[in-house]
Amino acid sequence: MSANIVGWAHTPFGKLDTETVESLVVKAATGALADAGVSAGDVDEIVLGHFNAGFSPQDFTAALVLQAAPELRFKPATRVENACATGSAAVHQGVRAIASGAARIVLVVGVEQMTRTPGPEIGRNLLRASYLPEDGETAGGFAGIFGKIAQAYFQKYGDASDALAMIAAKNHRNGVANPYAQMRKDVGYDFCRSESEKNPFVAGPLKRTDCSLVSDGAAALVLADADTARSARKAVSIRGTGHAQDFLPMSRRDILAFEGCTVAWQRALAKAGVALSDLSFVETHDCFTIAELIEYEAMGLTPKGQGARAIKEGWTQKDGRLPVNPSGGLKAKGHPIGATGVSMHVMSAMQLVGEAPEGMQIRDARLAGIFNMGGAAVANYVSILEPFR
Ligand SMILES: CC(=O)SCCNC(=O)CCNC(=O)[C@H](O)C(C)(C)COP(=O)(O)OP(=O)(O)OC[C@H]1O[C@@H](n2cnc3c(N)ncnc32)[C@H](O)[C@@H]1OP(=O)(O)O
Repeated sequence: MSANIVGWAHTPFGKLDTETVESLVVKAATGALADAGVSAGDVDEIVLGHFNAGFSPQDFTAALVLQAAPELRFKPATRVENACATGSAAVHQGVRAIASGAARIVLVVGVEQMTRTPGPEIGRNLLRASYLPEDGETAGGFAGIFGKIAQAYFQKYGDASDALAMIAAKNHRNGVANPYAQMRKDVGYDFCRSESEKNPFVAGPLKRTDCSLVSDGAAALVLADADTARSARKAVSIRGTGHAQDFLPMSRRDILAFEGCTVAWQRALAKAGVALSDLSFVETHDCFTIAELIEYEAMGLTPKGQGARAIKEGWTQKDGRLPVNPSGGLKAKGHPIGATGVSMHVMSAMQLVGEAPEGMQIRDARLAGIFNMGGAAVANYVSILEPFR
């Protein structure tokens, strides 16, 4: 039984001072149900993606979704967490509930509120998604971890600073057309390539423009079985999914290979019965520009060590042969941890029904690939989406 996205909602991402986790969850849930034309009473199950890890004093947040409508009372509701892939973990749990026949309609919400947390604490909270005996003292939070990965990559394959700056510039440029994005400024390649007061080094060779943003925001979607999707105003099928969880300690694996990412892509593409070259675009986890570069290799776009070709030869630009992160990605759209994976599914679904904002829409988008990652390639989730037929 296939699962289909029949409605969605997305708050703006950014520093949302007047919002709370609760208000964000309620806005996204209410919006997605209205968009789907589904009444709250018809929801069979609720899944909330929320990382938290100290960003908000409120844990045990699944029940907050019930604040969206009195009819949601007594519905099964569960919070899931898988680091920065929390949002996709929530989506995939909903997909399984429908595939098993246990649910006909599932409401999936992802949320995070990060910007109320003071600077150094942000890094400490995020590092809870690493292997603490190994990484507990890493300076710069997760940027420190990816700074080391970038350093090791440069040592093995040569300095890729040009390619990283091109990735940053691409994603910032793409974000300009996305009204949900936190940063909508085309900062340009030269700004991303050079160290400056406004673009200092953060960790190893990574500068500020190589990092994703610290964000608040929520996204939600309604999943439904094929019968429900058939009569929906719009519907996008989740044609294949892949989830591969790797060892947490980086010392137990080749950290330049993102092998879990490769396995997740292989599983999802095989389930969908399609090849990478069939995809119209990809939304991938650019938590740091070095991650997007290695993901080009891990997904099979280029051989290992040659990811730079994909950006330098224009393949992943919006008008290239495989546009990557037309939404602006985590880099420009923002990265409110628990919401990110849900947001990636919402952005892709919009593209596939032709509802993406002007300037962001990929022409004739037929098949979308999504890669959402938790930790340094530990939790790896891929989804393949297509318009419902
Ligand atoms: C697997 C995973 O997903 S791990 C990823 C988890 N997420 C992270 O680790 C978040 C990484 N990012 C960060 O920690 C922060 O954005 C940092 C450290 C890079 C920058 O933070 P700060 O140095 O505190 O910047 P601050 O918030 O003071 O902003 C200063 C300026 O830089 C801009 N800015 C802040 N962050 C970024 C960024 N990542 N990219 C581009 N510009 C940025 C701000 O808009 C601001 O601009 P302005 O002066 O024109 O107003």
